[in-house]
Amino acid sequence: MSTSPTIGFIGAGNMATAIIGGMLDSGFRAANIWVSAPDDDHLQTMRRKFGVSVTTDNRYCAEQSDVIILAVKPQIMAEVCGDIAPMVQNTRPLVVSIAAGLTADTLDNWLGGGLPLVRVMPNTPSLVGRGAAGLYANDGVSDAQKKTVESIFSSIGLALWLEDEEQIHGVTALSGSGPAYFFLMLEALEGAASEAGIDPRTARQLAIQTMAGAAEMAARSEHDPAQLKRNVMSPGGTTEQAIHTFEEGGLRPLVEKAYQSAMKRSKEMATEMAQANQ
Ligand SMILES: NC(=O)C1=CN([C@@H]2O[C@H](COP(=O)(O)OP(=O)(O)OC[C@H]3O[C@@H](n4cnc5c(N)ncnc54)[C@H](OP(=O)(O)O)[C@@H]3O)[C@@H](O)[C@H]2O)C=CC1
Ligand SMILES: O=C(O)[C@@H]1CCC=N1
Repeated sequence: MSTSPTIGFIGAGNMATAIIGGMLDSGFRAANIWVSAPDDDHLQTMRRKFGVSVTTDNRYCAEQSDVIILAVKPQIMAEVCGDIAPMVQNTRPLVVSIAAGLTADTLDNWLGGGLPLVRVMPNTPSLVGRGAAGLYANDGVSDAQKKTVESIFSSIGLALWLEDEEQIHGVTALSGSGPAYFFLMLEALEGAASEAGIDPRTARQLAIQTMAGAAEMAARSEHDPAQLKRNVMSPGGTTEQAIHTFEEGGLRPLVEKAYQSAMKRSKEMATEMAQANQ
């Protein structure tokens, strides 16, 4: 593989856009990026926005690429892999899948077998360089290839290797789906503040800044989140009342339940996909 590998994205949706946007901001060259998807209008918008090369032909995209990033929905992955399998068996690129719930073995099988394959579970804040990704490599991936994948995903945020592929389910439920949990919290806080008479734009700005500030503080502090929380809770004050309301309302078990349900769905998807496309 050359020092600047050509990276081909198959799929041009939310996640591909987030990763490409983040990569370009961090210095990757648009000239080294190909994107394929069925809708040419959408691709042309991406070409204009990012300067990347585009095609509606997945095989052509695969043929150009040293690294192929599979960024389509899990439900159509078998069809996409079947289509590019003859090509990749010939060119033998490094394959990276960001799909939820599709094991490395299943993907490798659909691609004809014996390929170096990395599974990554990224998230949409990659778009602003603040992504969080868990990475797992199968046995066919060389150290140099691992470095290549790491360089892509660490350019758009935190990229941590996992020893065991099973852990991807837990990472999916944590950081893969996680941005949506925090967006839900933002929606709820903004709604509550607006109801109380604060201008909705002001409420949104204050809620976002508070979430970003709390996250930054937690990242920099030597204290754990429980201590940071206590530091805000003046005895007999307002925060104590709100935290008490959250605890009494069962927020912790609810978070646990939501986390478990996302993880369960990830495992179900792995089984369903493997069985449906044998
Ligand atoms: N969204 C997220 O937060 C995360 C998603 N993921 C994973 O990323 C993957 C993509 O998700 P996301 O970006 O949200 O999905 P999107 O629906 O936004 O994007 C899917 C893309 O695939 C394209 N596509 C559809 N059919 C084909 C085909 N036959 N060949 C090539 N491209 C095709 C679509 O094109 P068109 O629009 O023209 O139909 C679209 O550009 C999924 O596997 C998901 O599990 C992982 C982590 C986080
Ligand atoms: O909801 C999903 O299935 C994907 C995977 C993680 C985030 N979005």
